[in-house]
Amino acid sequence: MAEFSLSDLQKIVSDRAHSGDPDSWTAKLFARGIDKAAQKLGEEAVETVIAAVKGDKQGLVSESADLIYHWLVVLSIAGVPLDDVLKELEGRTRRSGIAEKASRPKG
Ligand SMILES: N=c1c2ncn([C@@H]3O[C@H](COP(=O)(O)OP(=O)(O)OP(=O)(O)O)[C@@H](O)[C@H]3O)c2ncn1[C@@H]1O[C@H](COP(=O)(O)O)[C@@H](O)[C@H]1O
Repeated sequence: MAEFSLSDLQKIVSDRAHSGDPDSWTAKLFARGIDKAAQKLGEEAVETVIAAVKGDKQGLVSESADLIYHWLVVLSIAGVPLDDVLKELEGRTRRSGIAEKASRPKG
């Protein structure tokens, strides 16, 4: 299991966004705004789909990483906390009862 979470990456995105570092891609995306960041997110989504349908597992790993990073940038520029998305997913899981079923002892 990787010792790196979406929250870790989200913190890095927040820090780098306003770093003023001319080499920071994150800072560049923030400076260019939501349209450019959303465009990049769309491109990475398409590249992820292409890797998936080609059966390119290593490409799928790499494109998924690009996709998730750009998704977090878009959330951050839009002012939507990652936690809101996680809570939405948590709520859906609760409503479906899947979490309870998975934790119930079998037999
Ligand atoms: N995970 C990523 C990440 N994934 C992809 N990218 C960048 O996303 C960019 C997109 O690449 P593309 O080839 O699609 O785009 P491009 O041709 O460079 O740009 P355009 O011509 O489309 O404008 C590249 O510059 C990648 O380096 C990322 N940049 C940063 N991170 C994370 O953010 C952290 C901070 O990065 P900086 O902000 O650059 O310091 C890093 O340590 C990483 O953890």
